[in-house]
Amino acid sequence: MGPGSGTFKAPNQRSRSEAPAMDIIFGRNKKEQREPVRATVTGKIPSWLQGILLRNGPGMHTVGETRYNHWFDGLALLHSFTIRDGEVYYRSKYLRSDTYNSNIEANRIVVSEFGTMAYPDPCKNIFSKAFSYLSHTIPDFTDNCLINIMRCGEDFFATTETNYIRKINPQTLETLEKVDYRKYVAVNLATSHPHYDAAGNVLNIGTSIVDKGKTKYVIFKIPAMVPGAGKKGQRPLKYTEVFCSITARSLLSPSYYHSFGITENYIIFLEQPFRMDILKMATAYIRGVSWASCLAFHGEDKTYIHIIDQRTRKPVLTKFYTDPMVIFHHVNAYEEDGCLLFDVIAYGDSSLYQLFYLANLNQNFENNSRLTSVPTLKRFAVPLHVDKNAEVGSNLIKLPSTTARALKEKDDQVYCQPELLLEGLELPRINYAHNGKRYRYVFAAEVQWSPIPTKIIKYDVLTKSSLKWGEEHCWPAEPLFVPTPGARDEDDGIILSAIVSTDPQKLPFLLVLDARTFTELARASVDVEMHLDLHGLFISDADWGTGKHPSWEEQDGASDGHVAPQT
Ligand SMILES: CC1=C(/C=C/C(C)=C/C=C/C(C)=C/C=O)C(C)(C)CCC1
Ligand SMILES: [Fe+2]
Repeated sequence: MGPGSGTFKAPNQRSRSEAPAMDIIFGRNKKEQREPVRATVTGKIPSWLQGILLRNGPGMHTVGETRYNHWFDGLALLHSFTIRDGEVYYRSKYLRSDTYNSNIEANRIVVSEFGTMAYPDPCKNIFSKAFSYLSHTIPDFTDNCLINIMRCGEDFFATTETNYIRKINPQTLETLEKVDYRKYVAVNLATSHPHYDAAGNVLNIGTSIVDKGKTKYVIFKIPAMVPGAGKKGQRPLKYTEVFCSITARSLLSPSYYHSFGITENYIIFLEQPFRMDILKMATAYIRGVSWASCLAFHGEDKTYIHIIDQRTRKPVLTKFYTDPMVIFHHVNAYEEDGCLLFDVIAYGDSSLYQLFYLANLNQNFENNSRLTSVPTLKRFAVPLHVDKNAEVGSNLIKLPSTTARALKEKDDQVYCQPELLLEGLELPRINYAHNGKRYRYVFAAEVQWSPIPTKIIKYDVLTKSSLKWGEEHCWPAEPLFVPTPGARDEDDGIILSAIVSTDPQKLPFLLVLDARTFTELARASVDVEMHLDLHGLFISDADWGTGKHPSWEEQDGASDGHVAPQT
């Protein structure tokens, strides 16, 4: 492999007790737990909580002698906690993506990821490299779907941000077919954070790069139900429709984005000055640099706020903008008295991606991982009807509930100035029944000087107060809210979070909190190597009646008596 290969030699793996905390969390390859193993439950899991918590995240960071550069490159490791009658069963399985299979077969990294450019053929000289380049000008992206899980009708998919998703069996964690979004909608990239409406229809956004001379952001809808559902080959994806598209401001440098916002009648898309350079991407392979190096934050530019009216499927004509910022996660959005309010976790630069380079996470972590801009919960307010006669410089937001402002400028432009709600939080979740509607609570991971969460937090956007859960040497994952059946209050439910421990005396566990009080109801400890995951979902048995859909045929059972009940 040439020097420009972008992969390093893997160091020898140390044992758990000797390894520094950050190496346990980030550096080490995690072992699969293919057979379901019963957890030791302390406390009491509410009897109504029955279903599968299914989550995704990077688990393998080295293959043979080669190692990935960035934590977001790691091979996808799915894990699940099956909760039945107060018991918890854990299992984990690497996603058998084409990427995983090719890497394992070659015993080295052969597929490029976000922060690592890899070469399928060991390039010996400049001629073979140039030849190899010519056949890779339009790169085929990875199907290492490590970020999230998406539900489409009765199907579940592991997702990343490329054009590929992988169908999975949510019960066995088995990897099923590879789906190329491009077969159904012209997108080269798509988010791993789709939205769902009350009927379960999926709404997502992707980028179509230089297609017929245009680069567009494409909002598309995948129906939950399709005609003749259940018949072989009748998949919802076949019925994907383009909902609306927005032409990118720049043909060759579209914005990078990780999620979007939605209200009952509108969609919010932020075209941020964190952009991908398509020409750099087209030459990345021969230059031996990663995709990540083709992304740059342009602090001198604006962030454009696009509002799409779902009824007309057209963008609102007023040009709303705000200061340059980087957003990964939208929290929620809603309409109030002719205004649209949306809450996001905002950064002042793109340093977050920089911090997740494994080299920064391994040694001298405290110094290397200081965030140069703190993730901040910000509320924006956008006026839905701009009075043409309003004075230039006047604030168009008259809501008593927020200090966010929208200042009228000349040429029909409106400058939006957010209200700062809270600093130091990431991986936000809400009670999804309140998605797009007025809401009060944000459940998130608390991050202070470093991007690695040490606590989970419940933040009340109304009273601006918070409740927290944390324990020494415990690293919580994104907190997921599950409502109590028949709940009336927004916080009537529980919080689930998978906790990784770096205390050799403490096993990793699934934490169950009362969402109202943030007190611990139960924990389910498992003697496994658990990875710090990214995102996922809870599949409640109530959604399925029996808790098992007929198409999720069991392929593997446990042999040691610790068997997850087969419903
Ligand atoms: C492979 C690949 C990509 C992957 C991006 C990833 C994997 C991003 C992960 C982001 C996360 C986890 C953010 C958390 O807040 C790009 C840049 C889209 C485009 C080029 C090919
Ligand atoms: Fe995310």
